[in-house]
Amino acid sequence: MTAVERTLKTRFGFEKFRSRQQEDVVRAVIKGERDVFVCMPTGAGKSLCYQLPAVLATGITLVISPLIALIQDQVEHLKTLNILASSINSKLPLEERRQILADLESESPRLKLLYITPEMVASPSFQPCLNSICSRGLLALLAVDEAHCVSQWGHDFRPDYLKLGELRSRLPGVPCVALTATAPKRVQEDIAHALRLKSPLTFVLPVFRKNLKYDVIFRDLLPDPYIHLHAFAKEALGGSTAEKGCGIVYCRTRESCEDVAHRLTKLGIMAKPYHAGLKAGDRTTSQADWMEGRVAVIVATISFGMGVDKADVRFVAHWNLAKSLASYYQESGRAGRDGLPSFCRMYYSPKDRDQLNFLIRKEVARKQEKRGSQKELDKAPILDFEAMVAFCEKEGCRHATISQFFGDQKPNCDGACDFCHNPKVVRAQLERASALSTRTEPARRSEPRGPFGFDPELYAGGRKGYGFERYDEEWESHAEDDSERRKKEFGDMFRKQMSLRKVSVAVHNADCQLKEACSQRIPRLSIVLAHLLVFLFSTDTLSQAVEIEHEVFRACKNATLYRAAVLKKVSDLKKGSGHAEAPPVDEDGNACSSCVNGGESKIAQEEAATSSSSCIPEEQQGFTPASQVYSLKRKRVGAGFRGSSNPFQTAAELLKTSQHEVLSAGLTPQGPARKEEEQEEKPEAKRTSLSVSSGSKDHTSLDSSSKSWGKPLSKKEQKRANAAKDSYCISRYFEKKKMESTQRESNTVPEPEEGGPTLVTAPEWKGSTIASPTDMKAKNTGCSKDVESRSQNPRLVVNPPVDVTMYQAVKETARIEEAMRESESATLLELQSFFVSQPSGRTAFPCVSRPPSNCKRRVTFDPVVHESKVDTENRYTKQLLPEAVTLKEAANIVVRVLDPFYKKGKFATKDLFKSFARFLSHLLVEGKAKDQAKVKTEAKCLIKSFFSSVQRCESEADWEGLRGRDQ
Ligand SMILES: Nc1ncnc2c1ncn2[C@@H]1O[C@H](COP(=O)(O)OP(=O)(O)OP(=O)(O)O)[C@@H](O)[C@H]1O
Ligand SMILES: [Zn+2]
Repeated sequence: MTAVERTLKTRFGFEKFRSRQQEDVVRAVIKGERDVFVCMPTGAGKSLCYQLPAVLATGITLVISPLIALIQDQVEHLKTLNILASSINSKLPLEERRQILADLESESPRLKLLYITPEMVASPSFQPCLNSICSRGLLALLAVDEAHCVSQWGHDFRPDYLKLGELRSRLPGVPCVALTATAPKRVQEDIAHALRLKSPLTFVLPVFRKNLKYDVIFRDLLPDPYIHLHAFAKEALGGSTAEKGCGIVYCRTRESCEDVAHRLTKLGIMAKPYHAGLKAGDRTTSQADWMEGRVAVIVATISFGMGVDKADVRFVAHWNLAKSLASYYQESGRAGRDGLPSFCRMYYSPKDRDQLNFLIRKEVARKQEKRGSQKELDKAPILDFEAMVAFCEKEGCRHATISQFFGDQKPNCDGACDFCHNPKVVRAQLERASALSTRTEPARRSEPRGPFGFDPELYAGGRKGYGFERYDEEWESHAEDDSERRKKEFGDMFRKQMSLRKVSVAVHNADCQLKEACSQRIPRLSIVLAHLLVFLFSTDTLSQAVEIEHEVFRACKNATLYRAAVLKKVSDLKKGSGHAEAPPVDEDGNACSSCVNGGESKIAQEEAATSSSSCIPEEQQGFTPASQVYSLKRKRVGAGFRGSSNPFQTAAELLKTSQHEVLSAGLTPQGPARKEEEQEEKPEAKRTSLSVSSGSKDHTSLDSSSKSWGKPLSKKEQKRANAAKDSYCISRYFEKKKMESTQRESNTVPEPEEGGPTLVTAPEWKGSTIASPTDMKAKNTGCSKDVESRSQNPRLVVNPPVDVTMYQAVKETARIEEAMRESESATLLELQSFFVSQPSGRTAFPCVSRPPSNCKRRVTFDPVVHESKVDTENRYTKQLLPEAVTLKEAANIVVRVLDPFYKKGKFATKDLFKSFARFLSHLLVEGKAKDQAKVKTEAKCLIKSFFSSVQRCESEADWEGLRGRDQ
């Protein structure tokens, strides 16, 4: 018995080599005369090809592997075999790291295999260790696992793999073995080139695995897909009587993992979910239960399976489409590693296809943007995905499709796929699916050839490309945590935009009559309400109005309270007097500048944000108006974008939608002409309009009109409509007050004719709501005179009666404030778009409506309002007072925010993580009382800034710098 055979048996426990090729590779590597390239199918036993030589070699074998999870599994496995293997990675506890480095520094290290990621190889911290090993001639072999990651044509391209070329040039005498399961010619060439393999010995085995039975089921054709899956799993596992082996179901999202696992269990097959959203403990339990046979089926995202080496996986079902054929080959290849018959099923749905198609193209575009537009577009992921689609939608042998994709000869399937088993069944299914897609997607019919839009021409070049990262945790995070990234992007962008809009003293207009107009204590947006308040008073009482406003301003600590108090103030005025006053308007119906002027400086800040007002300091120009800011809220792919490739909606577009909804209710922004048009076009709209003018409630009319357009609104649309409606209602509340006052004061006001044509004032959505500072100034003089003259000539503008209570208005304010606190929520932008900007990008607050230019009003002042006191203790503000967080609550928040960092290995030990969390919690509750939202924001901010300077937290000293920080 040779040393190789002995080692195979005694150290690895195998009686013989799995195949002739495996033995050949092992011997070639041991010889070490030439570099070796290995391309063998999944489960062929590639690991042994470098592990066995490593055990026999004098010195250390450095193994490059793409993922820490994969490395950990390998190291664990080798440890159980009593083979000294370790890894240096960011997740390694500090003590263990020290021990490994000490061993490597010793004269004759005991370590046989050292696993590292390509990133670690290139990291400066690893260089001294690497240099030390190399200079002492201790490096026996370099093994590059998953070598296709080096190729841009590989489906798992990892740029850091390219750094291995440089590593190789530093190791001239050290042989290299590169291994992969998926490398057609082009990828093979890339590997040889990038890893500087010198005339390597090449071992390439066909990808065909005859024990795997492939089939594709169109999910949408099934009456109950879960029952179908259950029946499949049951059969694959050997039926109810003799259950054997286990299975994997791959899903694309965490939710579907949970859902499918639950359904299967309910139907009688124990199944557990496994995904990144589970607590580490739950995930480990799921995996252990499955590995040890306590649970038959694991329902997982693609992160599961890396390094999972279970021989008796009897089936792998894909509940959702894989992102590439190469990925699919590898994922499905986890079945039947023991060589026994096993099943690989794809539950295909064109919906999945469209979603994935969208995501992949977005990802390609993102990467392309990073790389620079001059570089050739990386089509590989798209082509690889299209190959996956072709696999599902094309008639033909599934094994042949896979083999051809990898550049192999057509294999002898011999009935190991649904098509070869019974082509008629496959054809019939395609026809039914085609008919279904024709019925449900008429818009698609014209473009695609073949069923479901599959164009066979597209896949001619499919063999070149491989798509996306298979193992990459990044992919997992793209697929599952994309929303997180988007949230972050949105948060950054939002903060940037908001800070650009912050007003410096330079913006302050000397004409502003509001006291402390430049104060930043209450965010700029709130000032709109001050404007409203002032707006309600006539010029005669401006000074009192300013006083009242200032009192409110001083009494309120934050925007929420301020808004509520202002609204309450108006409410009190209403109660006290029964009337509020309409603002004076000039000849053109513009609000009198004297009145508006009170808010001018603060309002100018609004203007600065949304118009090219001359008083905007240069450094404040160049921000994006909210109307043009893209809503980064992730849209449901394919939903609402028919015929449009742009997945984003600007706030302006968003507003347009809402506007449309308002329009659909007959509340025409453009006034009567437009309204009549609408009425002619839509009888329903006419009804609605009449009902509005005859006094029906706004809510009802809006809702009913939405429905009357035939298409029921989606939840989201409904939400937007409500937001628009609410804003609109507040506006109309004030309009109503003004009108009532006008009616009361002047008996010349005619009643609107019942059911007859009614002149309706509606918020001016597109026009300027607030005059530019220059305009205002120009109109400032002679305002009272205008008022006087207008009162002689009151041309009535009738507002439809509105039933909106102040309480609703305050509630709405609170709701908006709540949304604002959740600044990461994209909903905020939508709300923001209502409150900051209009489609035209002009300053606006939809509540502040301005009558059309042809209207004139009589303005009066009710003295009762003087007697109203500012009541900061009112019931609304009381309700809105934030409660200070307790230490325990703060700790909960901190742990939630910090946990992802811990999971990413940003703490050397769990204890460090805990004490940092403790430290932060104390820090955050110190000083003045804060509510939960504030604590969360501060926690995020602190943690972010901490990790921007600390790569990995190694000791308590790392956060010493945070101690004196002012919170
Ligand atoms: N000579 C052998 N005899 C029996 N079993 C073997 C032999 N060599 C390897 N195996 C087993 O085959 C299984 C697959 O091996 P390995 O994980 O190395 O496959 P692989 O080719 O790396 O697959 P993948 O590409 O999917 O990672 C393992 O369970 C391993 O223990
Ligand atoms: Zn076949």
